[in-house]
Amino acid sequence: MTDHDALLSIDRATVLRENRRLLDALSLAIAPGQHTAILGPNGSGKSTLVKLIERRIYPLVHDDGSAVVRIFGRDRWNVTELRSLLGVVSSDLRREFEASNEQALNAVLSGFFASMTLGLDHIVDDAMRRQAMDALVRVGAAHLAERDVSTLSTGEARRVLIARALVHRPRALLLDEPCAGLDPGTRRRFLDLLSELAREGTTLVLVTHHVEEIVPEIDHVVMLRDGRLFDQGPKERLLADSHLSELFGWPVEVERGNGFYGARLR
Ligand SMILES: Nc1ncnc2c1ncn2[C@@H]1O[C@H](COP(=O)(O)OP(=O)(O)OP(=O)(O)O)[C@@H](O)[C@H]1O
Repeated sequence: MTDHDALLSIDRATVLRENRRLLDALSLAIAPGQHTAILGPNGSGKSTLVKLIERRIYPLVHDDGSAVVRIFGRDRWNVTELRSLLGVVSSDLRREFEASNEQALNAVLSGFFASMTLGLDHIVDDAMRRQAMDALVRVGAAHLAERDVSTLSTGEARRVLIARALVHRPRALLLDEPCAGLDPGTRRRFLDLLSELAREGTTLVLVTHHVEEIVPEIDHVVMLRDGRLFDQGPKERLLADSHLSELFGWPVEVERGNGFYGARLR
């Protein structure tokens, strides 16, 4: 795979804040269709990586002017076009969304305009409305269309937020800790939804610190620690006791069952 074929390729990304390296020469590549989990302990740089991809923050430039972040082979994008290829649900977005007073259907429609609410200058046509309803149906949230987002439970709001990311029918989804705040049953239903999306052809890139959230369809794991690439490869090799213990700095025992993994502290 070359940088030009990759869904996402990052070449030696360094992000500095207050003289600290939040990301330190981080390189990684994910192929289209390669469902991937990005795993790392608290503070390892996962959200920084998502912000870098979303262009909320910028890396140091390379002396030779070469691109640091490429998405589907390109480093320059118009935002609408990019969102039709890569739907992003970041932690910043999750927080903004859960505080919004917008009606759920409008919140999904706002995804067309990269805003959180529908404004007077946002022209919505019938095709967009159909796509937004389709996205709500897709995540099992059609019955919530008329509700205010602020009145939804965390699990319901999370489904509507995924519908918002899906409204452009993206080829890939980048999800940063999508299960945060969900109870075990809601989390499992949500993970089943991610599995279905993966099987239907949406490439999943799931950022998490919980191995329990790595759905069976995800085979590839990227491990981050201290803003650097710790390792990457097939999950059978990476999700092993010694490897995970070293990554998290604590002895853990890995369990497997029904295609899922679990990590128990020793
Ligand atoms: N604006 C900033 N200024 C200084 N340090 C920052 C800034 N943003 C993040 N950091 C630091 O960068 C490191 C990586 O943060 P990041 O949020 O990317 O980690 P994470 O892997 O997503 O962690 P978590 O799992 O806890 O969400 C942390 O030590 C954090 O304190």
